[in-house]
Amino acid sequence: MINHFNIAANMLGLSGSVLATAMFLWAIIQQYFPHNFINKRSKRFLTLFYPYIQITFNELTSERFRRSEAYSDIETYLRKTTSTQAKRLKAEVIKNNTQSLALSMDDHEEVSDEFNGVKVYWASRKTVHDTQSQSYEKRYYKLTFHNRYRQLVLTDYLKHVLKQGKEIKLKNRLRKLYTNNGGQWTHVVFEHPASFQTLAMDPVKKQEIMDDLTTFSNGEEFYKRIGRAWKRGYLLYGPPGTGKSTMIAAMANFLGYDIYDLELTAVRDNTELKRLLIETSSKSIITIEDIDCSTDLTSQRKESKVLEEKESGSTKKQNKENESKTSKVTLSGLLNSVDGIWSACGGDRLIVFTTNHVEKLDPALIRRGRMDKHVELPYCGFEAFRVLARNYLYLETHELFERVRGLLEETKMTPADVAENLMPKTSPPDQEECLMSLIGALEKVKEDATRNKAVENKVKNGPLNGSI
Ligand SMILES: Nc1ncnc2c1ncn2[C@@H]1O[C@H](COP(=O)(O)OP(=O)(O)OP(=O)(O)O)[C@@H](O)[C@H]1O
Ligand SMILES: [Mg+2]
Repeated sequence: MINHFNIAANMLGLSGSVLATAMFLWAIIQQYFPHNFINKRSKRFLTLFYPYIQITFNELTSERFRRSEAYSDIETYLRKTTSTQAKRLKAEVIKNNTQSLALSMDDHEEVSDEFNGVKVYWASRKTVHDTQSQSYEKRYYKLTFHNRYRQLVLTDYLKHVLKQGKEIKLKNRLRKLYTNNGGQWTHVVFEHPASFQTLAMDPVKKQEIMDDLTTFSNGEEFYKRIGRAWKRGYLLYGPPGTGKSTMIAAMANFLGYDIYDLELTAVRDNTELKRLLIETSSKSIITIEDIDCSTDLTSQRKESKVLEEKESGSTKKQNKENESKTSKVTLSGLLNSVDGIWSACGGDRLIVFTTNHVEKLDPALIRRGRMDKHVELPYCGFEAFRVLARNYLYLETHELFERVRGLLEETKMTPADVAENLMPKTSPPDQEECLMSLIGALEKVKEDATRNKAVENKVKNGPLNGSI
């Protein structure tokens, strides 16, 4: 419990009893001297004997029904201190992605905090108010600090508390995955387990992306200073099954952002697109997947369609292209809308496009400034394989690794296929069996590729040979 009387006595270098005597004398002076004389000096006297300032933060706003945001920011900020200092705590389960327990100060508890070497005190208080019709409780936090630090506390410290509280709340909140449906956003809870740690790709490239994301998310001041909107565009490209969608989920988990998965084929026209984008909230990733088949955005659209049929036979992507015929979104509409969120919305937003055919996208769509960072997700290389081996088989190294390395260099297999072949069939995993299964699959891919090449050459040379 903070004893202000003792604090004041200590500050003045007096014992409690000396201070008590002084206060008694002051009470006598108050009795016998004229009122205005006392008023003038009482302030000085009080500051001398009790040099503390107090600020109250009520739980409810003046409308009495709404919870004050500052109160809840302070509550969140104080959780860490509370859990180590307070003797009586209140616990509640917060439904965030980890379902953790949130601890806060119980009524009439007190804790201290330190900022730039200055000590301040926080107390949680409750009063009960009775009116004719009802009785209600009023809760508030009381901040106490020395008058000497008034400037520091009122500006820097309080700013720090509210900012930190907000940031912690954002990190812990239940995150959402939004999809557009009939011109509206609908959401479900976003619970994808992907992380950068489990993402199979070259570690140097991975670290570079993580650093870029961290710089971006901490860059509010920087973006303000250089006069740019706090936004960043990512283009992820590579063959199907190389981890583009997985990387978006990992980015959202890494930054603690929501995801807006924008299905362009379900957007009626450019106006609807613009509205949907403007409705997105800050701290979010807006994704447009398979941008090359989403809508009529490429001049070589027809060629792309034929190629798609030939290469992957992916019916999902085919359907997407067919559906896009009903959408009237145009390339210029998309460019305008992307530029619109760049300028019309405050707060940080990432926009991520994914494609299997980067060469077919209009350069205007992916130019730097719209898509600032282009990331290629290639077929599985040895470093990506090592991440998968670690995740799936708890293996750092193995004598079969060299064989795998050689085969990966000669073949094209996606991380999705490598992962599938490494999937343990027993528990605990038989590491050698899994590696042999992968080697078998890689050898088969290599054989198929050689055979296909031979057939291709035959077809290419066939008519010529025949004519000779
Ligand atoms: N780089 C990777 N690291 C870890 N897992 C991966 C990786 N790439 C693919 N996978 C696994 O393969 C599955 C498919 O990956 P994902 O959906 O991310 O591919 P994609 O590149 O988005 O494919 P598409 O172009 O068809 O959309 C995922 O469930 C994931 O588990
Ligand atoms: Mg994908």
